[in-house]
Amino acid sequence: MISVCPLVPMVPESKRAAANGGRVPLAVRDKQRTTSAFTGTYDEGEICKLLAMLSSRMALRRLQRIAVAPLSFTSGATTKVLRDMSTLPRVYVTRQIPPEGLKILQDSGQVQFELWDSDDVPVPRKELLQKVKGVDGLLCVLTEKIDAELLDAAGSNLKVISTMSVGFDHLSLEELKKRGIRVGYTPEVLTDAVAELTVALLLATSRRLIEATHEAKTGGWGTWRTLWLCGYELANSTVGILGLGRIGVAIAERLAPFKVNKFIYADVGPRPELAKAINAEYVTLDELAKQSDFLLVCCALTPETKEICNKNLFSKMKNTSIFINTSRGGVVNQEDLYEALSTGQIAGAGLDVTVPEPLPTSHPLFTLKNCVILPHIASASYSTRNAMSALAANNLLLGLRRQPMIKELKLTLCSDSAFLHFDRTSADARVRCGGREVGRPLFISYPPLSLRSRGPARLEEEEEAS
Ligand SMILES: O=C(O)[C@H](O)CO
Repeated sequence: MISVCPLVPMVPESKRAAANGGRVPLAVRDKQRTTSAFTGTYDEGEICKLLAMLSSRMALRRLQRIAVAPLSFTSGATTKVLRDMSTLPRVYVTRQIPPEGLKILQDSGQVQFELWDSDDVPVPRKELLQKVKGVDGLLCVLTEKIDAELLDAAGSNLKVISTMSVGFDHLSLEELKKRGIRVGYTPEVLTDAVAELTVALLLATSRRLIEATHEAKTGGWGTWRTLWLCGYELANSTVGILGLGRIGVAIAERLAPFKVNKFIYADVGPRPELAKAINAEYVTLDELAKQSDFLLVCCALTPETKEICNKNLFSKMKNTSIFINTSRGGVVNQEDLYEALSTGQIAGAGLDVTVPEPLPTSHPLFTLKNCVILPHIASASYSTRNAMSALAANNLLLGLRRQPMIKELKLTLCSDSAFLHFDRTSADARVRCGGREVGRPLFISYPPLSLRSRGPARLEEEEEAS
């Protein structure tokens, strides 16, 4: 339910509003948990922007589950504004993030922050290690490795890390958990953008659009020819998804109108709730390779999924198949992919992600006509990047207030040292540790292959509970 009208009575004390310069305290609450999920003070324009940001299809779905309610500032946000800046928590922002997030930080009156003021070059590691000394919070992007060295350099004040990404393979989760540092990330807001780009990349690869424009521009376009630049079509095809999560579902929803015959998926276990939405069949990884005309990689990069797409997988694929990766480059063994593409083992590949990034222009994959390479732009739409930046900023502020973040990685360290991480939005499975249910595995946009476990922890499939 979207409750907009209560915004007016939500100016509860004119004095407080006046002290806030006409700004209105606003909280979006998770109805079930009755915890604040989104808090801050906003003026009319910002509320409009906030609502606009939230009006994407995915966000609307989320909003159906949350309510807007007055915020009670137990910690006194208005007084924070008046407080001497130097007493505010210190935050380092590792990139010039899109304006919505920066504005949220600036206007919060809750933090003092320093920014690496460039989007073109990442902050040099040496500078980063210097800048994080003594900070309370860190807002980073996926180019920064957050490991023991960095956490040591930051010191014990550091309590919150917020990454402007859904991927978290740049974070040493074990180190973070050990140190009790909370982690925010940005799933969901990028689902539509990533799904759109994946479809675009798939079509560009399968219908050879890059080759075609090159031929047209460089004089290769002779007479109309019967088999020249022919590719493979989606109609009547089987589309396979490796790692079925929100993004996989969103891609399948977009591909279905192209008259795909069948969707199949492989994962650590069946995900009936998600699969139902797209009528997808659960298969083994081998079957996924064998049956897919289009194989889409949507799983997170974890130790378990590292180079899961290798010689073994490619050798089982049809030589008419198209391989698409918009998750992380590390999921693919690039030498094996090169081999599969150059020998005609598979027909083509579309990659939005590589190892390393940027991929050197001299890399052999760039020599192949049947390989389309994009510079990691799946989530790169203005609205999505702004939404990611806003979510990352809000996660950070909420974390620093010791409140639940809007999107937080739940890190759990079992007493028997099994290490697992969770997200409350996961659906079809539970994780048990030493016979005790300790939560659900982390299913984000690139799910549940992201489950990591050691020792006795294990994944148990169960019916969706709620
Ligand atoms: O992890 C992420 O958020 C994406 O890869 C950025 O597009």
